[in-house]
Order: sequence, then C-alpha cells, then structure tokens
Amino acid sequence: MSSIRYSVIVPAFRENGNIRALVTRIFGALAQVNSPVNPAEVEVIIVDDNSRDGSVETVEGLRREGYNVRIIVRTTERGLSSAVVRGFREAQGDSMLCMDADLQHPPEYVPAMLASMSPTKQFALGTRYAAGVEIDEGWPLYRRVISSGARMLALPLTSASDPMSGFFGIRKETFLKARNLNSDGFKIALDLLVKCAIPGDAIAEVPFSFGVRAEGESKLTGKVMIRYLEQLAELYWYSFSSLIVFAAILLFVVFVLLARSVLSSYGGLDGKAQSKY
Ligand SMILES: Nc1nc2c(ncn2[C@@H]2O[C@H](COP(=O)(O)OP(=O)(O)O[C@H]3O[C@H](CO)[C@@H](O)[C@H](O)[C@@H]3O)[C@@H](O)[C@H]2O)c(=O)[nH]1
Repeated sequence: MSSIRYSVIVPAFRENGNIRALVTRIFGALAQVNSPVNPAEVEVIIVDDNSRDGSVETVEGLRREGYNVRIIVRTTERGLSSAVVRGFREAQGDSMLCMDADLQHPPEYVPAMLASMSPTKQFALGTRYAAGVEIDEGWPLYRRVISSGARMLALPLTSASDPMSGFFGIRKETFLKARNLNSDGFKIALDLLVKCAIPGDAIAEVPFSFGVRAEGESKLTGKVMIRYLEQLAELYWYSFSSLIVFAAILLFVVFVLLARSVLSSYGGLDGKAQSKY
C-alpha cells in the first residue's frame, strides 16, 4: 500500500528556472519540526506541456537527490486547467494541492494548506483577501484591477473569498464526483467549487501573502481573460439555468399580458370596437 497521503500538483510551462527552488523549499518547509505533515507522505507532481527547457533534467536531478518529485510531460494537450486535472487524476494522495511553479504561492504555506484538508473540510483555499495578509507591492495595478473585477463577477457563484486563487486543495473523493469540468479554463478552483457544489463551511481558507513571479513570464493574456468570461457564462448557466429559464418565461408572460392590455385599451382586442370595421 502506498504511504503517500498528500499530493502537490504543479502545472508548469517553461518553468525550469523555478522548479529546483520550488521543490527544495516545499520539502524544506515540510521538514520543519513544527510541520503538521510528514514529508515522507508527500509527493510532488509537475505537469509540464512539453516545455523542452530542461525541466525534465532538473526533476531527474532532484529525484536522484531523494526528493519525491516526478514530471508528466504532455505532448498532445495544452492548458492550465487540463494540466491540473491530469495531475489530480495521477495523484496518489487523498489530499491534493495545486500551486503555481513560479513561487508566487510561497512553498512555506504548503504544510498548512495540506493539513487544513479533512473529511469535513473538503476544499482548501489559499486566500489573498484576508486580514493580515498582503499582495506584493510589485504586483502590477492592472492585475489587481482585473483580479478584483473577476472576483466580483464570481460572487453569485460561491461564498469563497478568493475563487480566482490558483493556490487551492481538494480531497480526492470530492474531486472524483466532479462532472463536466471546463478543461479550457484558467480558473480551475472556481470550476471545482461550483461543479462539486462545495458549501462555504467545507472550505478551509488559509490566508497567504501573494508574491511576485520569481523567474519567467505570466501566461495571462487577453485570450485567457476572454476565456474567463466564457467560463463565467457557462458557470452561471450551470448554476442558475432553471432560474434563468423561469425568469425568461415570466418576462414573456408579463410581456404578453402587457401587450394585450395595451391593445385592448386601443380597442384592438375589444369585440365591439372591432365590429365597427
Ligand atoms: N502545463 C501548463 N501549465 C501552465 C499553462 N499555463 C500556465 N501554466 C502554469 O500555471 C501556473 C500559473 O500560470 P501563470 O502564467 O504564472 O499565471 P498568473 O498570471 O500568475 O496567474 C496565477 O495567478 C492568478 C491569480 O491572479 C490565478 O488565478 C491563476 O490561476 C494563476 O495561479 C504556472 O506554474 C504556469 O507555468 C499551460 O498551458 N500548461
């Protein structure tokens, strides 16, 4: 039987410059005396989209040094959400964590994030919007504005404080219940929160201070933002389709009644008035 209870999934595209620091800092944090999680029970899975930047060699080197890390290289698929889903499917742990490779999600929070999941807390959410934590001053203003706008648009869908966060965890039993996941999206946490119908009291929120990317570039483009709006539309339909259909029928009925009363007040539907002609 596997001794692995926890899996850390890292979607990565051209992140070779960050992988060594990421993996050594994760296991360094787990090895601290006050860590609530035993490092021997943790695996790290990097899901790389054929970056061909030396990431595979870096992971092989780390394995030789004794770190429990492996890399899945996808050659026919691309995209952040589908990479995370692939990692969750391959994970051996019951508690699974997703984090960025670029060190914006500080590895020192990994033990607390992993330990926060339990049978009653099926979802762990690294939140940037809580008292006592801050977003690095170097994070550009336009990203803060986009993030706040995106967060507001998601408010009707979940009570989670930071559903845009890419630093989150889910228990395997809940993940396996998810249907119709949107593999094209960038916001897999939001998709899982909605499609697994995670109630607010099943979410363990872990405040963390969001850093700036260590190496390489963000993959957030205009196309990604448009995809987010498409994803939101899909989630609104998923969550509120019966309400939307009901409202549409109601509007139609009100419109017909109004039209009838307007027509009859002009004599259009009145039997006597019509007989004049
Ligand atoms: N395998 C794979 N990984 C990808 C891809 N696109 C991005 N990644 C990886 O996914 C992580 C996040 O990508 P970034 O490009 O660094 O995203 P970001 O703009 O910093 O956005 C992050 O912060 C947002 C909060 O503002 C999060 O919402 C978002 O999920 C992500 O965590 C990084 O490890 C990156 O290498 C892809 O197509 N394939």
